Amino acid sequence: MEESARGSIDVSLVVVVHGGGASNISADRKERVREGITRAATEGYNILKAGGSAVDAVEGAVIVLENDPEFNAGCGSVLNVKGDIEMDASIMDGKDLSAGAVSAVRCIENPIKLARLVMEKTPHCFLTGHGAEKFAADMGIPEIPVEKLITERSKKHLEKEKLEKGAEKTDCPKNLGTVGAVALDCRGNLAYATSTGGIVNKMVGRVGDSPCIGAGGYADNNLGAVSTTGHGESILKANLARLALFHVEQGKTVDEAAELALNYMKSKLKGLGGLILVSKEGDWVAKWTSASMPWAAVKNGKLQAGIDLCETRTRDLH
Ligand SMILES: NC(=O)C[C@H](N)C(=O)O
Repeated sequence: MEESARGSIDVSLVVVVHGGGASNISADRKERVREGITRAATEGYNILKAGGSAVDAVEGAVIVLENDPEFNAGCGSVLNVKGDIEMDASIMDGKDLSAGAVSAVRCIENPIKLARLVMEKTPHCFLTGHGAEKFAADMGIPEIPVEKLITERSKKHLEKEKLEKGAEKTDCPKNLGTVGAVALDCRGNLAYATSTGGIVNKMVGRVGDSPCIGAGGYADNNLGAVSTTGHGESILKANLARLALFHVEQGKTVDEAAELALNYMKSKLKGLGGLILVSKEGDWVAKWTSASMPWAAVKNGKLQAGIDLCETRTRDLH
């Protein structure tokens, strides 16, 4: 059975964020995770309220999470088999389907900013590795030592993973994951952004779903916007984000669409994960088949946030 949270207030400004599909989050981290996810949703909403676009809002929300070492994106990214960081990110503007993505980038504080620059300043959708980092330098983004992104927790996480599992990966995401955001702005534009360090102990050069348009996310003003998280190989094969929007296109509610897409991935591939979705009408859902998925949503000034279904909290933003 999936877990989910659902919104049903009047249409206008909406931001939903996630902090990754994960196994159970230890009690001592829950408050820090909840605080981070709430801060990101509030940042995205404030951008929308100040007249910013959906793209501005999702980028702003994801930057907050990339800068927060509690999350597996930017600083705090999980380590690959060599103890190094390789990060993936993507962003999409539902107005014209423009999209930008980067993969396997190392010495960059905010991969989502670079993904946005790929979208806006190049004729391409996707840059990888050295080329992406050269483009970052050309755009004036400072290179930072990769050590600045590596935390004690991510080092311990890799050690533990190597002891427990060797190089074999399961199809269940154990990492507190990937971060993502979706938004609807006052002009009816939709956008998504997703950013990640990937999965712990991954092979060097492994690219997951998060930078792949249609898998890690999708946005189309005629349908909705989605950001996904979970087992990347399964999400890629299921094309999870676009699959969820296909169901919206077929007339399903956001809740039904999310459930159908996640169930398909689970039954066909045994892949677990989660997604956030906002429709063009402003209906939203956060749904997951993993044990938990931190999420927060703001719609018309009302903030809701949770980690497990039974733990949803609501308050008004002023
Ligand atoms: N936890 C995650 O969401 C990981 C991400 N989907 C990946 O496989 O790269």
